[in-house]
Amino acid sequence: MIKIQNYIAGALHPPVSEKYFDNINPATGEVYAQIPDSEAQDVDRAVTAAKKAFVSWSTMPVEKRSLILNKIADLIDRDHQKLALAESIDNGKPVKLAKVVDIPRASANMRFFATASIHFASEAHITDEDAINYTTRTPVGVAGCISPWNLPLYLFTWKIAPALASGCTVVAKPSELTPMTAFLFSSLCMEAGLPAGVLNIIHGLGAKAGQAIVEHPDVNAISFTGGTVTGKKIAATAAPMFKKLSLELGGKNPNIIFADCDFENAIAVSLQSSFSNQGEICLCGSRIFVERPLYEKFVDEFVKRTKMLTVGDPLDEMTKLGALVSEVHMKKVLSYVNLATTEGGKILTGGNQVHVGGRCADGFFVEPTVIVGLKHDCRTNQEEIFGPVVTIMPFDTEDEVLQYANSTTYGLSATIWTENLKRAHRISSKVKSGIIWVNCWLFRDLRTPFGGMKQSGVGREGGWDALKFFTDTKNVCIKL
Ligand SMILES: NC(=O)c1ccc[n+]([C@@H]2O[C@H](COP(=O)([O-])OP(=O)(O)OC[C@H]3O[C@@H](n4cnc5c(N)ncnc54)[C@H](O)[C@@H]3O)[C@@H](O)[C@H]2O)c1
Ligand SMILES: O=C/C=C/C=C(\O)C(=O)O
Repeated sequence: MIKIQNYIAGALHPPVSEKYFDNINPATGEVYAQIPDSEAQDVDRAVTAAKKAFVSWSTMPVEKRSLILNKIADLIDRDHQKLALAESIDNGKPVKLAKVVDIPRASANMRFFATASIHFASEAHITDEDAINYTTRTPVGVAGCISPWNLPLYLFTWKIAPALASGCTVVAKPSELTPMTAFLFSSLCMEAGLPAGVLNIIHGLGAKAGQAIVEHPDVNAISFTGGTVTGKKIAATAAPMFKKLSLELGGKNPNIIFADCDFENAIAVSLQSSFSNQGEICLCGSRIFVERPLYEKFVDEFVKRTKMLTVGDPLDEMTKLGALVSEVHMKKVLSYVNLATTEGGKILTGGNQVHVGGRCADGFFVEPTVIVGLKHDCRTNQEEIFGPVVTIMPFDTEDEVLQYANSTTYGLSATIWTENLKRAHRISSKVKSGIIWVNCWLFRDLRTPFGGMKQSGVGREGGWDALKFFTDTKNVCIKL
């Protein structure tokens, strides 16, 4: 059985405690790997290595750093099939999705920031004839990067790429539910010639290994993606230590459909934004609001097409929805379906565990589920479910749907479907979300600021925002 190892100071190491815990394949329920149960001592070793490596990495010419990061991207591309398979087995997602989305995006992240850092320039401000101000940005030092299980290598690289490109050294922790591709990634870093200690990967539990990264006094910035409850805990630890903090948290995103939309496009993409990756994407549009004249037609067609989605073995290329990430998560999702019925919801399709059979007989599969008849303010419509469950509600006016859309504590993303450009602009300006998609969903340009308002997070990732986060700003004013 594979024993995952920590990557510290350029080499693979067992955890100090020599203790491991099980890694389960969610499609089969079988234990298939062992994960280091790392603790503060492992983290301390990683931070020591990162501190030591910082001097030479941060002063290495940016072009040279860029070459190494591009080399890592090349190696991800070379191992594309192997990484996609590993991601699918670890997470339960369809291997096809991992091939088309997760792994290509991981190499794109490395390449994007390898290139962006070359163009990341200082600003200068000429104050009439009296002074010149120039602003420098230097790497913050050791950065802690903590990522979740839903898009494992995609979100892991989305953090470490800008950190490394900025000249920081890194101690990173992938989710303990999906550590495999980060483990494989450590070997690619060694092969690419990433100097020892520049990136260190610690595996283990969030409350132990993750918490130790956040608490370590020599980790100067924390970039975290995960749940809002965990984000609060991390902020409570890091804020009094005055660490830089970037928090990408949960969402309960509205998908607003006006009667004048391009119906075919709205239906097809809404199906994706509801059920891609089993609904386990923070940007999924889990609350669908449809303007009354279109409501019945939309619901009928949406349910018809939902019923056609195949839930099955993630390794089968025809599968549209694979397994949920764990048994605990599957039970949480099903408990929300139960809650929805007690809140007066009517399940139009789905609502149950799927027994796939064969090698997946003990896997954690859930039917794509569509619920109607709920009020916008019930718990089902306020709390993040993070699974293949959507609700559909009618609305009559713009003001009404804005009130519904903005009624949750979250503010990550929103989708708006209309052919009326003025309305798209008007609604976009009033929805309290950090990311708005008009007539599309998850259409990404890596230069754009990415992140949430309200309890969906603090700070923005992507483009210059990420490079600014991992650097300290200094202004120099020269009086002429
Ligand atoms: N906004 C975004 O970009 C975004 C992207 C993906 C996922 N998410 C959110 O992530 C959640 C699902 O992911 P999850 O269940 O892995 O989240 P989680 O908060 O349970 O875990 C995320 C990571 O934090 C670690 N962790 C847990 N407790 C910790 C602690 N006390 N200190 C330090 N690290 C700790 C975990 O080990 C894991 O690596 C959902 O709420 C989803 O919306 C948000
Ligand atoms: O589940 C959350 C998805 C996050 C996606 C991104 O961070 C991105 O596309 O850059």
